[in-house]
Amino acid sequence: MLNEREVVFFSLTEHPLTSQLVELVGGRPGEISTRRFPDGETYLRVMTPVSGLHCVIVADMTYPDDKFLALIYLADTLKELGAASVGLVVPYLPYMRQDVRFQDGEAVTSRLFARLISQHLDWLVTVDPHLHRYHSLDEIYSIPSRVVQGAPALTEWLKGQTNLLLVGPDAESEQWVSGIAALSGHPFVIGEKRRYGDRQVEVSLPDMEAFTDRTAMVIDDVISSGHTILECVASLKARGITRIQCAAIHGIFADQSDARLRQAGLDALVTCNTVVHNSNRVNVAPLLAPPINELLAAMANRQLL
Ligand SMILES: O=P(O)(O)OC[C@H]1O[C@H](OP(=O)(O)OP(=O)(O)O)[C@H](O)[C@@H]1O
Repeated sequence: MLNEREVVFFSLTEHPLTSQLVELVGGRPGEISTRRFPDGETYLRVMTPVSGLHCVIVADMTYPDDKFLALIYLADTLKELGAASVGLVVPYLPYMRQDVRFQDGEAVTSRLFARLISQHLDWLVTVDPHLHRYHSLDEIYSIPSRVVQGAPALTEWLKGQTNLLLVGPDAESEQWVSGIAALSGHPFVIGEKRRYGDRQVEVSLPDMEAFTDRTAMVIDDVISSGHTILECVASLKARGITRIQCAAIHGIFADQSDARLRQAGLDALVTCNTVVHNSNRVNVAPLLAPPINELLAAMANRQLL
């Protein structure tokens, strides 16, 4: 571990993970001052001396287009002010879903976003990025990256529950659902999802007559518009399952979808604290600290070379 005085943590926007990481990794909080000029441009000032120090930016990058320039300004300013390295802890990594040119002429934004981040930061740590057609972040990020898995922590939370049926909405969710099933001993089913648009999906679930006395726990990596989970809830109800809960790694809840999920009859909604929300029950800070330490040590070694 680096000497405490050598690491400074900055929050791009307030995130409770920052103070926890300061404690767990060792270091001190840095201060920035930022605001918008009347014409919408960003003002940013680094208030903490950083010359020769290793900097870590903790950034909630949901709605990334609102924050991206400020992130780049902060990273570049820290380097101009003499920071030895600038890393990024991005608990929810955005722009991972457009991983292919589905139609001619589309921007493959996952790759473009990764290229831009890699040009301005030295390393990256995140939680369960939406790896569908990519197998690893190394395929698109040219900086060292580490991925933390939220599923084992979700499993800990689920362990106290009995008589559950785990439900994955689509083939991609099987990686999380089967892992949680193996650790918790609950049975699971996987559905088939067809996506017709940003807010249009269809989920068909297999027959589950044998499980109607159980509480269904729908598990997914991310809830955005909420339509995937809403479809699951409708499908489960149609199969006679009355107690339905949901656990996800990242809860973005665009379009106030959390309220619609509750109205639809979800009994409980649980997320990791990657995106701040009142459903946060699983703390990922202890999972993030070891890879951050590892990358900070690598940066310190690089300095010595
Ligand atoms: O809340 P929603 O707006 O429904 O979005 C969330 C869903 O979308 C993602 O998969 P996606 O359908 O993008 O499939 P992919 O695995 O093909 O990328 C994700 O895995 C969720 O299942």
